[in-house]
Amino acid sequence: MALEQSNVAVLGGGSFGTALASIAADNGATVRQWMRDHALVEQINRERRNGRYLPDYAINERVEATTDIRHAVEGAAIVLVAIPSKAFRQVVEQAKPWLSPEQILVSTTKGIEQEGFLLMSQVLEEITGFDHIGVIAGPNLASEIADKQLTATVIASADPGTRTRVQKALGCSYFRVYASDDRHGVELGGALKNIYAISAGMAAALGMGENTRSMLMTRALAEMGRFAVAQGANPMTFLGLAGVGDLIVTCSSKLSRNYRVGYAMGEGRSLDEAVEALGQVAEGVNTVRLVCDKAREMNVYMPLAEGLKRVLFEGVAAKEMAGLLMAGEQSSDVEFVLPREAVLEAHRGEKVRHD
Ligand SMILES: NC(=O)c1ccc[n+]([C@@H]2O[C@H](COP(=O)([O-])OP(=O)(O)OC[C@H]3O[C@@H](n4cnc5c(N)ncnc54)[C@H](O)[C@@H]3O)[C@@H](O)[C@H]2O)c1
Ligand SMILES: O=P(O)(O)OC[C@H](O)CO
Repeated sequence: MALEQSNVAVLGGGSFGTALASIAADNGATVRQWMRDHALVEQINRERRNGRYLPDYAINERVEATTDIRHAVEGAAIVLVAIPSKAFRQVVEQAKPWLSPEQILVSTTKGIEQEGFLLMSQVLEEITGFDHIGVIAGPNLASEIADKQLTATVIASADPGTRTRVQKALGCSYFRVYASDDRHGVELGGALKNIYAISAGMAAALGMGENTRSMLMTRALAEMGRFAVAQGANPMTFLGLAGVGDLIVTCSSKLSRNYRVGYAMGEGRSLDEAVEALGQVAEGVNTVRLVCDKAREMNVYMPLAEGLKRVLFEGVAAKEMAGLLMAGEQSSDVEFVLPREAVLEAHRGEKVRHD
């Protein structure tokens, strides 16, 4: 089937899928948004409102909600996938019979698949084998986008055509779209920052100050860069919107679900209680486990992620963990300026001289 260049498909009826559908429609596209919930489809088409995920925002008339995945994706020039990582593969498999290699497939999901430690664009690639694959990530809280608050994102793809077409389809007066060819780095930025947003929420609930939050974010950036290098990504990507930009917003805003999970735990709730109260996806809870395992396997030092994992899953109190982290190794500020190993080596030399 020939592609209709002004058609965009969105897979996912959650808050981000809904926000993206409205951006594309505001930009002139005809948008079909697929979701599995019949009642929600009816509500969106009748009331122009997603009462479950974004109740306070009007949805553009050019968005048609549907439970028919074929109707949604067939012939669309761009397919945006906004499904939590745990169900991402299953939904893309479901859509696959009606996808075609000329289409642009874009992951908007900031998570990691356990099996094989795959990022979502890698899942898209693995399932379809197509060439026009990209990912978007940046400081993109769905409700602020739906409110048309000004922000920006990054479209990352090795394919220049994918980058420019997505810039055109989504870039508008309230949403800027910058380009990158470091798909892995951009996608890792989006996934990793969720870990530190949980920690930042916890720190805030425990009454820790702004210096603490700044230290946490900056050291988080150091860890993210270290991990990215070990994974073959470009650490410079973390200076951009998908790195520092997204880290700042998720570590600062109660609109972030990851931050809210951390905040609830800092107030004394258990992880299960915090996740249940949220009622939406907080990808960082799963990501921290996967990243810690991978970091250990690759011998990458990630004390903040490891500390959070112990708080979430091993019953260590957040305050106690903060104390342990403050007593940990003091090495290099920016490892691309002074390598961490050089600082540790100097400390070892000092110790030998004193012994
Ligand atoms: N919400 C944001 O502010 C935001 C911003 C940027 C990126 N993201 C990313 O977008 C992804 C999607 O998040 P969201 O915010 O829209 O989530 P959400 O929790 O608001 O909604 C998730 C949607 O996926 C659907 N879903 C879940 N399992 C499904 C399955 N098996 N089959 C079909 N549909 C299924 C749910 O029904 C719901 O419509 C997340 O991974 C997140 O990292 C979210
Ligand atoms: O609500 P969160 O924590 O999933 O964060 C949403 C976006 O990733 C912010 O850019």
